[in-house]
Amino acid sequence: MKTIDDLISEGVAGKRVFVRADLNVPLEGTTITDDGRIRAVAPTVAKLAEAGAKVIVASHLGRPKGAPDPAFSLAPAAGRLGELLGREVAFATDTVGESAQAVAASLADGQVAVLENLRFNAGETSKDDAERGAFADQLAALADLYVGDGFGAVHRKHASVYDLPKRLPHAAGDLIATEVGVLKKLTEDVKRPYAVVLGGAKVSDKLAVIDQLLEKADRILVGGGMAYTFLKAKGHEVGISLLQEDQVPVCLEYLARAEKRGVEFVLPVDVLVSPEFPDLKGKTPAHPTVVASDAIPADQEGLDIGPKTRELYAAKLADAGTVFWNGPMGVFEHPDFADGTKAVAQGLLDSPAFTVVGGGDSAAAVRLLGFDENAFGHISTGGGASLEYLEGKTLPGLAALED
Ligand SMILES: Nc1ncnc2c1ncn2[C@@H]1O[C@H](COP(=O)(O)OP(=O)(O)O)[C@@H](O)[C@H]1O
Ligand SMILES: O=C(OP(=O)(O)O)[C@H](O)COP(=O)(O)O
Repeated sequence: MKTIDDLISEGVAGKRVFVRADLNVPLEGTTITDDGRIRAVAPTVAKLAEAGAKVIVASHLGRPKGAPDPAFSLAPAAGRLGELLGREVAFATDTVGESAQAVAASLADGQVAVLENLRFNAGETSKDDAERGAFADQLAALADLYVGDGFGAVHRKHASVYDLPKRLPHAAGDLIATEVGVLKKLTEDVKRPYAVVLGGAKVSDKLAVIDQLLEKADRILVGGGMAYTFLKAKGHEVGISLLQEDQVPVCLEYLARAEKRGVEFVLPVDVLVSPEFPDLKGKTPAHPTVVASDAIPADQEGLDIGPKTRELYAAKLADAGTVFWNGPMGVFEHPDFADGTKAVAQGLLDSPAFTVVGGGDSAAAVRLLGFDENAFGHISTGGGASLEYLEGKTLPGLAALED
């Protein structure tokens, strides 16, 4: 893979460089609650700007439905990037329209602009090659060179990640280079027992990853929204908890395969439940109840792992050689459901294992819950991306940079 240093030595001054970043940060309204992903890519942007490039930064945020939606605007992220760089950052109020074209045309050497959310355009995530390609053509018209540095999105076959680098001379940014360097080590030289902790809310994406992890890990601990499809597969009632009903047979097959292969597959023994999803804005107390994981009432939602599970998971991490963790154990954004995530973070710190935490929300959780991010082996900006990398899959966004 070509690096940005290669690109800079070939000359970027006066050139418009499109940087595909992952600025998908957690927001409360327009307030960024954790700016880790912006901090992670800022050095790449600064390096290019200092070399005289006209830098056009683009990203997705959340999962809008292919049309503009102010709740998913990148304007707050653009503002924060400007603060971190200590320079003015222009903002285009669209992605490939009049505003983007005007901003791209008016940039002076060394200036930086951020485009509006790529996913406001249906072409970005389309499964249709022609529709994605047409959007990539419009993006390509804005720039001369492409730098891929949105590690959190390299597992997506999206226009800005996969199709655009095929249309412009390209290189990998410093964040992608660092992330791949650490994760590569984890695939080549893994100290055992190798424990993987999975949680979070992107259940269908992450269930698929278990297929390969069953061949690689010694222990798989499941919490967060993921756990309930497994509990259902074991024949338990899960009330109104997050459930991927169509994946129940897949979970059953995973449980059977884990047993056959001698992989320890650990599920919550107790959970915190509440009759409704908590108020994440006002943080009104939710007064959760602890119930055994085989006794979730029909009208309740599982929102965190319970105290016995916290102890169990900490014990399973205590003698691990390597731990990869993606996905919070509960709705950590509310203090009543943060203890499971805290216990796993503490379990990682207390373990002698090499620890990697991956994922936008997992990394944010570690910082927001007051842990020192430097105490972990590596905090990755990508959850799904690192999981798929560890699976040994070809990631579209990396393959496109290698071409
Ligand atoms: N039991 C649960 N029910 C619903 N949502 C959950 C549950 N446990 C965790 N979550 C939510 O999962 C989200 C993070 O999931 P995900 O995006 O998959 O993680 P990451 O960004 O680290 O890859 C958090 O916002 C958290 O509130
Ligand atoms: O947050 C992200 O992934 P992650 O939750 O797996 O870390 C990335 O920004 C990718 O977002 P997506 O899962 O909506 O494609």
